[in-house]
Amino acid sequence: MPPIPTARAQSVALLGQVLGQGRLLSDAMTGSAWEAMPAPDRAAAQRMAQEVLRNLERCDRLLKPHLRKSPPLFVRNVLRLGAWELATGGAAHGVVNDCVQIVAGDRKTQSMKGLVNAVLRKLTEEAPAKWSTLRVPRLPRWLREPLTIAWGNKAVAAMEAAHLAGAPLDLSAKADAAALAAAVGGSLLPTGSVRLASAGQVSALPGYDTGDWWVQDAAAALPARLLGDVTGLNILDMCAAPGGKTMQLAAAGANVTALDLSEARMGRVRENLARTGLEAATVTGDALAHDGTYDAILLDAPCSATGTIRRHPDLPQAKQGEGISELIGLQAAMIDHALRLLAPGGRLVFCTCSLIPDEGECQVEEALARHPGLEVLRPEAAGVEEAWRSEEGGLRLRPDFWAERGGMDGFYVAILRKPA
Ligand SMILES: C[S@@+](CC[C@H](N)C(=O)[O-])C[C@H]1O[C@@H](n2cnc3c(N)ncnc32)[C@H](O)[C@@H]1O
Repeated sequence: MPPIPTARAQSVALLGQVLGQGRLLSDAMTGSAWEAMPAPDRAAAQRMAQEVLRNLERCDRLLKPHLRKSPPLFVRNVLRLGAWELATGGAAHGVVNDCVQIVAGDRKTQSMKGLVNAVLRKLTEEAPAKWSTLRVPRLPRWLREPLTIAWGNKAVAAMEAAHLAGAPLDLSAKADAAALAAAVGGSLLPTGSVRLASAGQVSALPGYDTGDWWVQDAAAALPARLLGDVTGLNILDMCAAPGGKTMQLAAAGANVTALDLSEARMGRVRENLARTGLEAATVTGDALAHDGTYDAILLDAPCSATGTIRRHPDLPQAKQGEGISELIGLQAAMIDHALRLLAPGGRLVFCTCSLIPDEGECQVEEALARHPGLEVLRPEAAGVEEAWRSEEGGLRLRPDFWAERGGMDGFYVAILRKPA
């Protein structure tokens, strides 16, 4: 039997971990078997798994008429991969053969290779035309319901369209964003980030080796910008890894302390600082146990990350919302501790890459109720649109905003001032 095609087989293994074990792709793409694969195969396996997950509902709709009963998850995932590839221009012969081989390569599923062959051959004919008629995939119920309550049906449908469209590549410049846009052939966004429609290999872009920029979604770049001129200020980046906001603040002239609980992730902050030639003190530890006094604190708190589904279509499929109430409690405790560490009159920028108001708007409302004298400052920065302002004084950013430009990650951000 010819060897199993590595990238396709690996993408099926990744799908199994996400859909069977509830693991995120970032956790599944680890270990010796994964590391041993050639880099192009890893990239192909990741891309295939991501696109199947992004289009899971559409793959299942293509397959449904051809399956009398649901096969085991492994076989279903092979079929989903085949369906996606056939629908989006994959070479039929290669796709069908490889999928059949993957199923034949496992003793438990060998007997189903005929089924896989027959179903995928039927899809070869019909999948490309049918694909474009299928509706935009919906978010799973655990997330769709709370988002519909918060933002309404129309907004959720627009977010789902943004999730399906995926995300462009955004860069933050260390110095001159207009010059960076010209150098990489990107466009300069109104908020100062540089956007590339198609990325290719990120490390091959001009200015990577010289550390002229780092990858950071345009929405994720806004919180640090809201602090305005930070020259000479002592700023704590309270949940810093992998360091996007630390680098922004350091590049803008602040004395930054970058704090994170994870030593492994703190290693990424150090690598990023070394590549960009920027400086910050790095501390590994629990934000809730950290001591000191700061002029300003940026708290990019751990959250459900539901604002990043364009880039991480595995998230709503792997998770069922477990752990979010603990995160909400942690966010509130972090806000309270950050306020203790601020000098009188100091500013706290609180943000989360979440679409859930409990991790954004509600946190600010509750912090105001807990801390008499605490004020919300009006967020001002280039490119901020009036439509983004939320009732309690923060900014609500959503993946369906800037649709004509390619969208943005979902984020919430607010600036709080401690009484003087
Ligand atoms: C949203 S990420 C931060 C992203 C980062 N600010 C950036 O822009 O690159 C949240 C971070 O919080 C860290 N974290 C979680 N619990 C923490 C704690 N108790 N103390 C400090 N950091 C924590 C995680 O390790 C993770 O790196």
